[in-house]
Amino acid sequence: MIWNFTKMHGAGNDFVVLDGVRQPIEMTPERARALADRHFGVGADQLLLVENPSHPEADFRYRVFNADGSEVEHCGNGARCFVRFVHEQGLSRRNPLRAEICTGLITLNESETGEVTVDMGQTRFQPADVHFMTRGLVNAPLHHDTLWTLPLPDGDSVDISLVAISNPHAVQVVDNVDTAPVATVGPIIESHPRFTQRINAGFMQVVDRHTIKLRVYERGAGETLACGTGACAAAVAGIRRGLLDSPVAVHTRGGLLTIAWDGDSLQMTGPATTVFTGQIDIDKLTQNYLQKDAATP
Ligand SMILES: N[C@H](CCC[C@H](N)C(=O)O)C(=O)O
Repeated sequence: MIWNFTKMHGAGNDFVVLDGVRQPIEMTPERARALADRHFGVGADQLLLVENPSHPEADFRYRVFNADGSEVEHCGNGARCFVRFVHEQGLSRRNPLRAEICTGLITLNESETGEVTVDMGQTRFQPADVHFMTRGLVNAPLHHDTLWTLPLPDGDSVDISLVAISNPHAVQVVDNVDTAPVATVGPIIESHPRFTQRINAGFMQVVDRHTIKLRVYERGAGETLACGTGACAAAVAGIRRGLLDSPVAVHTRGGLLTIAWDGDSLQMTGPATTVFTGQIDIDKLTQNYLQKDAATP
């Protein structure tokens, strides 16, 4: 079966975007992994699938799949690309647009400058909201924040803020993002046994009360050049810890995201870029990809 696709990125976090409204798209973990593979497929951090909604007030349903094939709750950079895709493809001219995600509706607005602002929906802070097992843990002594001391396998530990932007985030403050142990501690946190659905691991450097630098080791994708929900989680965690004031400029390796949070409404603003369009025989691609595994000794 031939699928039309569009390659896009939001601040360097890259996506394969599929129109499931005008073409029959049945996504599976194997197909997602094959499309996302940077050698055997198109290559992407995530796949975005646009479908007709089931929610009566939504314009479209918006589904997100990580490069490892897992379907997840939300993708901030992807949401900006989603609204650009819908407008560019002529699926709708409505602006702002309402998208249905697993936890409800989000509103997306594309400005004349091409930047997109997304109302990111609900933000929660309890361990259950990020599927975190707390039995036997000692909460860190920081007030008005769900800051937990997470023991690491090497006997060390790290203080993390837990934030759910529909998807789960564990955010820590570091002195310098460029020397932070993202490649080593990131995967340990991502797949830590106390996070029963894994988690996105954020490393935030506070520059001033309105500016941070951020790197994120993403669940199901590894370190990305930017993470939209991660930028939201870091800004919100910093504001709740009394380190930051809204709005927060979040400098990622792929570009600048701006986060505004008043304790209720959470708004993210940033770029969305279309790189190229293409067609792919999804069955042939997936078969070749799976044979790759068989060929690997
Ligand atoms: N890896 C994330 C999904 C993509 C989020 C990120 N790309 C963003 O822009 O928010 C998760 O498993 O929850």
